[in-house]
Order: sequence, then C-alpha cells, then structure tokens
Amino acid sequence: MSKNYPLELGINIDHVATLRNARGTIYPDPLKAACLAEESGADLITLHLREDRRHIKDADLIALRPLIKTRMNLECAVTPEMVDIACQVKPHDVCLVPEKREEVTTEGGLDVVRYFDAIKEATTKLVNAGIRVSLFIDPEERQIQAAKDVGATVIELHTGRYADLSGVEQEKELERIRKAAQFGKNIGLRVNAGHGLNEGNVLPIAGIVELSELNIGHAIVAEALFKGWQRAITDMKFLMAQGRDK
Ligand SMILES: CC(=O)[C@@H](O)[C@H](O)COP(=O)(O)O
Ligand SMILES: NCC(=O)COP(=O)(O)O
Repeated sequence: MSKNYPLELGINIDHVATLRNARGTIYPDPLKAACLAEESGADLITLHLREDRRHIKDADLIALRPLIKTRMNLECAVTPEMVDIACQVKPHDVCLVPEKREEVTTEGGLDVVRYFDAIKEATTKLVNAGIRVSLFIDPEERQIQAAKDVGATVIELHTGRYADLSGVEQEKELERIRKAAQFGKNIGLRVNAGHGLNEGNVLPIAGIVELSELNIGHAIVAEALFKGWQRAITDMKFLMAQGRDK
C-alpha cells in the first residue's frame, strides 16, 4: 500500500448475518467474522442495521461494539429510531444511507439536496454525540456540496452503478467517480467509496488517490466460500494495494 496515499479496507459483515438468518441458526457468527477480519488486516468493520433487520440485528450491533479494535462504521437510514440507536451505541462512524423496504440492496445514494433539513438534523445529533458522520451519495457535485453544507465531514461514493456496468459505460462511470472524489477532497471532505466492489473491478477504483477507504462486503463473503474468509480479505487488500500503486 502506498504510504503517501493509504487506502483502508472496511469489511462489511452484513451478509455473514444473511447466511445465519436464512436458517435461524447461531452460525456463521458475524462477531467472529469481524474479529477474524481485523486479524486479517481489515482497517474497520462496517455493518448496516436495516430498518427491517434482514441481516444485522440490534443484538449484533450491541455485542460487537466493545469487541471492535479498529473502527466501527454503522450504516443506517435517516430515521429518528436509527439516529437514537447510533447515539446510544456510539460507533466511531455513522454512514447515513437511503433505504427502501422492498429493495434487494441499496439503490442509489442519499438525496441530500432534497432532504437537506432532515439530513442536517440527523447529522447534527450524531456529531453532537461525538460520532463522525459520512453520507452515502452518488458521485454528483451538488450532492457532495450539500453533504458538506449539512455538516458531514465524510462522504462515501456509491460504486454500485460502476459495478453493474461494463466497457465504455463503466469507464465513463469511473471518470464520474474520479471527478467526484477530487471535488470532495478539494472542499475538505474525507472521501470513501463502496458497494458492489469485487476482485474483478476494484483495481481502477483503488487507483483513485483521493479515496481514503473502500467498504466491501457481499463479494468478500462470496469469495470466502471458495478460499476462506481470511484469504478473501488478504487478497482484497493485496489488490487494493496493487490498484493504488499503479
Ligand atoms: C449501504 C451499502 O452499500 C451496504 O450496506 C450494502 O447495502 C450492504 O447491504 P445490503 O445488501 O442489505 O444493501
Ligand atoms: N457501503 C458499501 C458496503 O458497505 C458494502 O457493499 P457491498 O460490497 O456489500 O455491495
């Protein structure tokens, strides 16, 4: 990993819980996954407490908080319930995300421009509780500027569209993400990225030097089936370092 431009890896453990919940068993244990991830070089642990609790449960969040040795990044919707939970649990970071009950996964970023007042209120409460606030947004200047204006100090650029595209269209989306990362950094924000990243598409994203952190989950859980959880994490770290040093 380049020393001048470090790139952190956040391991998202949501889909360890998805597998556990499919049978209502106590395994695989997301807490064990988090601890092993840290041992394998994860720089932080990310988890998304969805309103419908389809993967991570409140009990996971509470049990995990004192176990985390790196940083906990809690993703949650902009609702009074979630903001209250976050203020009680006090993760290092909260990443506010858009949520629709019926979606398969997070579609698009938060519309900070449209929901400015509600996002500002949530951000202020979290910041007053000593939590760093990140907003999960599309790579658009007006959303990035609005994120800064509501008082967030971090943004996470949604890479889901990039991950779903290929060829020239993917190149164009990569350029959009690159420009957005530069804009965010220039106005003083920490810029992260994530969603849909995998071993096959992470290199060009890792090469964007303005990015500080990538959050990756689903593809790492999938890779772990074939080569093991810890190997999937060390391989991803290796690829990120390759992308960064290119
Ligand atoms: C906000 C985000 O990108 C992740 O939390 C991702 O959504 C993983 O969880 P889901 O698959 O439930 O969307
Ligand atoms: N914020 C993105 C994230 O945490 C992981 O998303 P994915 O890799 O599960 O798509």
